[in-house]
Amino acid sequence: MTDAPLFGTVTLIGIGLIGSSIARALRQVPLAGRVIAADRSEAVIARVRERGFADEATTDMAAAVKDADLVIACVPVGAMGAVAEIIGPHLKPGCIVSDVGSTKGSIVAQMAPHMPPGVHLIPAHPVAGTEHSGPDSGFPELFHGRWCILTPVPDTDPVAIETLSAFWQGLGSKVEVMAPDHHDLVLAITSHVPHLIAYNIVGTASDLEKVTESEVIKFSAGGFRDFTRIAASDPTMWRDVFLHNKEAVLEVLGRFTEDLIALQRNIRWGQGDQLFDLFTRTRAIRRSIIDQRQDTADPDFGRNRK
Ligand SMILES: NC(=O)c1ccc[n+]([C@@H]2O[C@H](COP(=O)([O-])OP(=O)(O)OC[C@H]3O[C@@H](n4cnc5c(N)ncnc54)[C@H](O)[C@@H]3O)[C@@H](O)[C@H]2O)c1
Ligand SMILES: O=C(O)C(=O)C[C@]1(C(=O)O)C=C[C@@H](O)C=C1
Repeated sequence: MTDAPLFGTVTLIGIGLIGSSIARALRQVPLAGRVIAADRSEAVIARVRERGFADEATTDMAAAVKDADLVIACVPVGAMGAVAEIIGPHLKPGCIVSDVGSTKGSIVAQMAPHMPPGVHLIPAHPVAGTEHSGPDSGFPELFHGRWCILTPVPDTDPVAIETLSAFWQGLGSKVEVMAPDHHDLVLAITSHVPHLIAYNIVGTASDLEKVTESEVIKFSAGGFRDFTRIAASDPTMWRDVFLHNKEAVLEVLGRFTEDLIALQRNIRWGQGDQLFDLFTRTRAIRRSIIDQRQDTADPDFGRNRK
């Protein structure tokens, strides 16, 4: 006799990088009895059918959620409210509704008003991704060894939180629970502002290109290439992230700008000791991250992230 899967029906809404990675993973681990894929794009749904990622695929989001025990919205952050409004009236009592958005405070604000009584809304963020998007870019190991942060609001049923944690652990993630605002501040420094810096430096280089007769891109070295990978990330997704995590991003950018000006002064006045001290500190941070990931035997270290 085999154990029953954790959920009967799982509905994924938005089958791009993250949605298709979850769908692919659900083909390998017995967490869902049935997987339904929904997306507003006919082309995406046609692709899901072709590749066989799900048991059913549809553009009808209301129909897709009516039997669901778990619904995960995998759409851009700015589309979460519209999705919640469509699916809200069709959710069955006891259903867990979650998401994978890169911001969390805004998800609660957008989705909670549309949740009927008896439905458990538990926002989540798998901290795993690439610069690619769309249903062909996903892969089932994306979440292996990566954190998934759950940000339940106060009074959420602890059993529902446990069940969603078990789901993400089943996909290979490590799970942590934190408040939505805290998540947004932490991710502003570790993910959102770094992306903004990458977009900015690549934009500056492309403007400079006009005065250097194409030499900037031609002679671009490793460091700049790493920035171009990040700056190739999806424009819709990242526009939404910055519009929906405005406060925390502006807070971190303020600190970043002050520190950058201090570095500018160090260079102007030849303060090599200050530069050397900072670079020594940052090298130690990089080494401790690598040591930590080797300690936890992260199987994907160095594969998805350079
Ligand atoms: N890309 C990453 O590295 C990454 C990592 C972690 C979390 N996230 C978050 O995951 C979410 C999805 O990102 P992705 O990279 O998978 O995006 P993606 O662009 O690859 O896929 C998004 C899918 O959502 C669909 N969609 C858009 N608006 C919709 C709507 N209103 N209704 C139904 N479907 C809609 C699109 O057709 C598309 O298929 C975002 O909220 C993002 O912040 C992304
Ligand atoms: O590896 C990358 O390309 C990513 O940018 C992934 C990354 C990140 O910043 O770590 C980007 C946004 C997500 O919300 C989570 C993960």
